[in-house]
Amino acid sequence: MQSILENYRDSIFETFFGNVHHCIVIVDHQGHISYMNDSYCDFLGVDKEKVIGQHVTAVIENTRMHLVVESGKEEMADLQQIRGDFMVAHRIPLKSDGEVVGALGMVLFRDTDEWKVMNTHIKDLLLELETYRNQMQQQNGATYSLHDIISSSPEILELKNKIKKVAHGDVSVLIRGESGTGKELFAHSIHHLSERSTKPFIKVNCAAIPEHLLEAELFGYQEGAFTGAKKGGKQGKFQLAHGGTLFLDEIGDMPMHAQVKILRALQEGEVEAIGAVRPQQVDVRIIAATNQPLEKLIEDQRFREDLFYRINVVQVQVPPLRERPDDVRVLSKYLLQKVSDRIGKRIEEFDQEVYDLFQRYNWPGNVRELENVIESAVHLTNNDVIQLDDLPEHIQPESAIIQEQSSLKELVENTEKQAIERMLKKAEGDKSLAAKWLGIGKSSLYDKVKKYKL
Ligand SMILES: Nc1ncnc2c1ncn2[C@@H]1O[C@H](COP(=O)(O)OP(=O)(O)OP(=O)(O)O)[C@@H](O)[C@H]1O
Repeated sequence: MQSILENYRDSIFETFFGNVHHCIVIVDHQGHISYMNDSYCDFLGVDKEKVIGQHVTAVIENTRMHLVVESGKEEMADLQQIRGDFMVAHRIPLKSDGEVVGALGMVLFRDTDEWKVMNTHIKDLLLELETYRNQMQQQNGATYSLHDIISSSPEILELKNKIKKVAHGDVSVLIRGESGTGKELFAHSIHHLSERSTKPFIKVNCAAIPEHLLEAELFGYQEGAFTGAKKGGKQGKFQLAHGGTLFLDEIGDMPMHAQVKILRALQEGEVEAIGAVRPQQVDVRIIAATNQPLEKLIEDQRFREDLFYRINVVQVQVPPLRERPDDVRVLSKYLLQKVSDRIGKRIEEFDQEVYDLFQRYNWPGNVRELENVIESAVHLTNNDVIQLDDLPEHIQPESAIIQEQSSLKELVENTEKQAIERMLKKAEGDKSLAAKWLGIGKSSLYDKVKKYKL
């Protein structure tokens, strides 16, 4: 005897899905709509007959159904914005014999009036949250926390765990890694996780402050301390960071005489503003970052060994992007979303060839370069999907010199040399501009220009 399910499958299906208030959609393994119930069609104002067969992204705003089909992972109670309102969506992959064959999506709201009240409430809360976040950022200067560090590589996961362990307490942390690898994100995250998180996070870019201003910047000055001193004097970064964290970025570029003063401030816990009669007590936690080989600088007597030991209590080494291939795809997707939101242009994806190239490319400027490349492509493209042609010339495949029998080191160096050569040419010899485009520091570009005799 055949079961009722076999005989009346379609009617049961329609009774079940067709008569509920919830919006229901079913997509196939390619993200094309196979079914949409009346509630959903009414809500979107679309014709039931016409939506069947269309790609879900063409019909539903901000949908992630096609991504759920791709990942095979369910997404429950996710907030989705449709026509300016927040909805709660469930997205469930449909499997047969272990294979994902499609996905079922459900947008929940029991009745529109009830939902409207809740929706206004959510919007209100999000706005309030945003206001508090902005206030916090303005107060303490640390914008990012650990969940902003996007990664699926084991190396970064390990670093995140290390940071969770050392963030509490006041231990000094030295973050090392090439330019653009995300060192600053880690510095922010340490501050966020520490007991000092409600206190200021003050960044000093040691490479960017002219030598003769560094002392005044770091320790401040009293009114009338020198000609041109501001009325009322000025607080130094150490005083501003009191109770919080002082982030000494590019510490390898700090001049020797400033290093002596910083060391004294750290050892004695007090600083003396220029022109002050007595020193001031300061309580700061130090996080330093550099892409310079500090041990080599110590050998060349350009960095003080005692300062090195003072700042290098815990070391965090952020690997370059080319050494974490697992991150290239997730970061590309994340940055595409970030850049398209910023620019206000809706670009959904990269062509597979672009992913392949991203995977092969050397990324001398690391994540910053990846972001710059994506930003340039989003500006230039006329498609919804970024194609190879949309990418800047210096990363195009033909620019990679692939010679047989080259060692990996030679390949990497050749590619790096060629990228720098092209950028210098494009920037008409302007090294600052070329460094910016490549996403590396000026000093790093100078070192490479010297190395490759460009
Ligand atoms: N894992 C990541 N997830 C998301 N964004 C990242 C990640 N790593 C880096 N970025 C982004 O890349 C850019 C460069 O990162 P950051 O400034 O932290 O690098 P850095 O190592 O401090 O560079 P530099 O040595 O030049 O100061 C920033 O826009 C940052 O937000």
